[in-house]
Formats: sequence, C-alpha cells, structure tokens
Amino acid sequence: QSPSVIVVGAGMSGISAAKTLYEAGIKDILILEASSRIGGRMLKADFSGYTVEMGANWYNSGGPVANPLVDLAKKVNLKSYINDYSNIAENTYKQEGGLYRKKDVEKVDEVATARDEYCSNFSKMLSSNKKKDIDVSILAGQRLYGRSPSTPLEMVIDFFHNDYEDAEPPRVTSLKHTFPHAQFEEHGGNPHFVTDPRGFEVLVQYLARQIVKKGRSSVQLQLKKVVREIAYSKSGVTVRTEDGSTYSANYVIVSASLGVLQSDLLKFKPTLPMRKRMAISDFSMTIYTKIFMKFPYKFWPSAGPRTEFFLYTHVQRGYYPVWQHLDNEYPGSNILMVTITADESRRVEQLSNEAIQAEAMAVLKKMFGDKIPNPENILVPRWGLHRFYKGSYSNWPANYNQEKHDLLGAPVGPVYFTGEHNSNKFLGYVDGAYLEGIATANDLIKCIKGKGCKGDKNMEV
Ligand SMILES: Cc1cc2nc3c(=O)[nH]c(=O)nc-3n(C[C@H](O)[C@H](O)[C@H](O)COP(=O)(O)OP(=O)(O)OC[C@H]3O[C@@H](n4cnc5c(N)ncnc54)[C@H](O)[C@@H]3O)c2cc1C
Repeated sequence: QSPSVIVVGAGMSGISAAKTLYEAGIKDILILEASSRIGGRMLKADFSGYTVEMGANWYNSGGPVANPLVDLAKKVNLKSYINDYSNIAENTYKQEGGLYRKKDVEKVDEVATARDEYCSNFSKMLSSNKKKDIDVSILAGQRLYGRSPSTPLEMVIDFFHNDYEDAEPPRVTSLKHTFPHAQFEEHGGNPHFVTDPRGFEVLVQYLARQIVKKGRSSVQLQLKKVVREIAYSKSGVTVRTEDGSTYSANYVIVSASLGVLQSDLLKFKPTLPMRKRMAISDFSMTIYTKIFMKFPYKFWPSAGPRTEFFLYTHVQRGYYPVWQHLDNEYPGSNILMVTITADESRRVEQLSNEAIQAEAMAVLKKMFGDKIPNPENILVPRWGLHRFYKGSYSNWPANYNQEKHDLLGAPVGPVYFTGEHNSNKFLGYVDGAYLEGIATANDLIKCIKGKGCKGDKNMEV
C-alpha cells in the first residue's frame, strides 16, 4: 500500500515533521533516510574513548521564550556543560607567540561589543520599515558605525563575535536577519555544551521512538535509502532511490540540507520552478569545522574556569582562531578543539589529516613553545565534502530578502520542504530544525484536511 506521505531524511526536522503528522492522525508515513542512522547533522563520534560531537554541540537556555530543546533535554536527562567564555582578554595569543596585554584586547572587545549594539539597533530600524525590504551586510553596518576591524587582533575578536556563530564573515552575512541574534534574544545565552555519551542525537532518537514502532499502524523508517529523484504532479509523487526502488505517495516532505538541494544528488521531475531554484541557489550553506586533537598530556593553562577558550591571531583571518580545551567537560582527557569556518574550512577539508595536524601544531608551538608533544589522535569532520550534507548549516546572506526566503521553504504542488534553513529566526540551529519540522507538517495537515494547500499556487512560480 502506498503511504500518504514520504519524508526524505531522518534528521531533527524530518523526524519532528513525521511526529507532528502522526499525532494529527496521519499514520501512513514512510521515512527514507540516506545514511545508516537517524540524527543527520547531530552526529557523535567516539574519539579516544570520549564521545565528541562532530556536528551540533550547543543548545541555549535562559531566554524569555522557552527553547523546546530544553524540555527534550530534560526528558532524556541529556548531559551538558555550561561553557565559560569569559576572560578572552587574558587568553589571546599573538601570531608570533606570546599573549596580548589584557587591556589591549579589552579595548578591542569593547569596540566590538559597542559595534554589535549599533548593528542591533540599526537592524531594528531597518526592520521597522515594513514597506521597504532593505538590508546590508554586517560589515556595512560596522562601517556605518565607523569602526570596522582591520588589524589581526581586531579581526580575531570580530571572528569571535560573528564568524564563530554564523560560520561566515560579516562581509557576506545579512545584518537585518542576524542582528540581534534571535537564538540568544529569545532562547537565551546559557550555552549548554552537550557531553552525553549517547550524543546530542539521542534527542532525535527519543522523538523517533514515539512514532517508529513495530506494527502496521506506526511510521515506517527505511535506512540506506538515498533518494535521487522526486517526480511530482498535482495528483502525487513518485520517489526513486539509488538502489532502484520506487515509492509512490500523495505528498513528500524533503528535509535534506540546503547544501544537498544545491547539489545534484536530488533531481526533481519536472525541475522546480525557476524562482524556487533561484531561492535555493542564492541562500548560503556554510562550513563550520571542529577539529579535535588528543594529547598525551596537557600543556595549556587550564587551572580554573577562566581559561576554557583562547584565541590565536593571524594575518590570515580565521586561521585556526578559536581554541577550546575540554578539560572541564572531560577531565583528564587532554583534548583540544579548534574551530575554523567558511573558506578556511573549505581549504582544510581538501588537506590530509597529517597536513592539518602539521598546520595546527605549528600554531600551538607559537602559543606554547616547541617542546609540546604531537597529538596521539586527530579527528577532522568534513561536512562540506559529504554528499548527504554539503556543508554544516545555513547562513542568511546580505541582500537576500524575506520574499525569497519564503519561497525557499514554500511547497511546490505536493512537494513540501523543511529543514533548519527554512527557519526565519533559528536558521542554522537544531531548535530551528525542530520547529520547522512542526511548521511544515502543520501546513501539510491543513492541506490534507482540505483547508487549503499552499503548494497549489506554486506549481509555476
Ligand atoms: C559542525 C556543525 C556544528 C553545528 N553546531 C550546532 C550547534 O552547536 N547548535 C545547533 O543548534 N546547531 C548546530 N548545528 C546545526 C544543526 O546540526 C542543524 O541545524 C540541524 O541538525 C539540521 O537538522 P535538519 O533536519 O534540518 O537537517 P539534517 O540533520 O541534515 O537532516 C537531513 C537528513 O536527510 C538525509 N538526506 C540527505 N539527502 C538525502 C537523500 N537524497 N535521500 C535520503 N535522505 C537524505 C541526511 O542524511 C540527514 O539525515 C551544527 C551543524 C554542524 C554540521
């Protein structure tokens, strides 16, 4: 029997969409997942006996709007650690080695903080003009403030304030859709760093367990089913997978990442309308790379809580800039994590692990001297190269307007789209994926219940 809805992808958004449909009485659901597991970009790894997160790592709490992940985390008793970002001023290293003077870093950080506030106010002003959808880049906002970063120290602080979250530089990121960050404004600024041996992905497993059960009345899940083609018409869809299987249904929800939609993995028949394809092609899929290194012993300062993060300054912006020791999370682990993003991630992903280790060690030697040991183990996720992701998460580019973004998430006939990239407020985040799954499912429920199908008018956009 044909299911009435096929969901492509079993990451957070796909599972949350399926669960919402199921709870609304639509039980005839088939989930097709390309990989051999559920969870998508929530992906743990066993690294030298410790569980680390290759993908999503943090969720936030403490804001005026409840983050649904907090509730889910409580239900599964998810283990996490609140990071301490303080005291960067005492932990910022020069390119050639040695620390900057605390007061010099403080001065630069004060300017960056004041500039952020200006950008937030400017963004609110732009948003208040409902008639004109005007936007600029964050860099343009910084220039309007009159203090855009230029020295290596200003650049690394700017990276810490912006790229470290958006995974792209202020030059390309939308001011209006990034400032103030809805994630922190609404869901709060307490950064929970997940350190659970079951991985962050346990949240997706928890949701899936409630709908994928044994028996005929539950949601069906098939793993290792790489969807390559979705043929659609007003009367339904036929989905073809790489192993030659075909499945027909009344509707499909596509939860693959923006990077996948931009690649040639998935073909639509007929091709999606040009305006929809333009909306997909023009949005930004970034890369955020966390490199883990395990050492035989600790050679970095880690006494007390005010040392967790340290910065490395380089004339090449974003060159191994943000370091975090995991001594608090995993005592005695001797693991360091360094984060790089965007073009640096693209460059590094092409290198061998040995070449990456050599670069990272040269940086560490500048900071801690030549006598430090080589790592015993290194882990380098390559999200940009993986054909099921093609990047880590989306970022709103400057001058990409709301109308285009609405089109990005809009259904086309019986083909519905979900995923973190469709979230207006929480794009890039797990909570965004979770909430988008619910929103997309609710649109489809309306359609199935005869209350209007948004996709009808988009067949020829
Ligand atoms: C390195 C990194 C760090 C991050 N850090 C954070 C963080 O700290 N906090 C946070 O909130 N978020 C973070 N994120 C983002 C977060 O992981 C994502 O926003 C979220 O998990 C996306 O969920 P999704 O369901 O939209 O997409 P996905 O998780 O990508 O799910 C889509 C699923 O579709 C499958 N699929 C793809 N193509 C096909 C196909 N053709 N056929 C069948 N199945 C297919 C994929 O295998 C995948 O399982 C991070 C992501 C990365 C990569």
